[in-house]
Amino acid sequence: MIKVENLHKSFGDTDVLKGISTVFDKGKTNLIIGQSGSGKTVFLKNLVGLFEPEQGYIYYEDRRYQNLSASERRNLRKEMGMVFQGGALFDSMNVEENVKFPLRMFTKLNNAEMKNRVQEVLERVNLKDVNTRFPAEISGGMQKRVSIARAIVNRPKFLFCDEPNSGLDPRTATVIDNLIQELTKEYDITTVINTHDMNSVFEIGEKIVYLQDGHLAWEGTKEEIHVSENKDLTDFVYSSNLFRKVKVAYQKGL
Ligand SMILES: Nc1ncnc2c1ncn2[C@@H]1O[C@H](COP(=O)(O)OP(=O)(O)OP(=O)(O)O)[C@@H](O)[C@H]1O
Repeated sequence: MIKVENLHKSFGDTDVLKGISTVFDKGKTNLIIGQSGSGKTVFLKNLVGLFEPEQGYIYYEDRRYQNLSASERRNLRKEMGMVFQGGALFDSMNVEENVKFPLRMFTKLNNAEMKNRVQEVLERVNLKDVNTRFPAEISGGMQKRVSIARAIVNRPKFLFCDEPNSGLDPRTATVIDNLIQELTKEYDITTVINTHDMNSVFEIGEKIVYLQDGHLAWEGTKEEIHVSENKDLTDFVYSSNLFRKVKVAYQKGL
């Protein structure tokens, strides 16, 4: 569980996050949505500890980040996995080396143990026989799977994904969404995903946080969006014809 209390973040005179409070539950896929510039990336960067807020608190289970010492923050960092936009794999390392990287950084496992762990997660994300291939030699969807394998190899308690679907065709995007949701349940992870993809919202949005100009303007489940009367949210979510039809179908009980 991650609890956020009255989070403020500014850059110079510009207030970007203006007092966000919410809770992201364990074992759930929590999505952050909102227009470009609403503060999603800045919010996610606060959650992973890349930015320090001016005001407010973030709790990871019972630990208040702002109270932690440098070594406690390092330990917390070991409990986090990240899937970056575009995958962010190391081009000069093959698939196995990419996935092994966090184990080398954060654990004292021996080589055989690391190899076993890497094999286990590669199989879990359905990647077979690609261990010695380099990122440039595999498809975008496979790169995303490698990135997910790397994010979970350390058995994280918290998983953060920045636009995990960007650049993927709709079918592959759905497979990746479902994979992230399955892993979230299987390992009981608190997962927070930053997304522009309305398919993801209706596919895996167990909790959706809608940001508007640095405020949390709405939160709820994918089902609750269909009956929400928040006009900004519904204008945003139903900006495409397809999703307007989805809403009508939902309201008719189809
Ligand atoms: N390091 C920074 N220094 C100054 N301003 C920043 C910095 N990072 C973000 N901002 C500003 O914060 C605001 C919110 O940016 P953010 O990247 O969080 O938006 P976003 O909702 O993720 O947008 P997008 O959907 O386009 O990625 C923007 O006005 C941006 O210019």
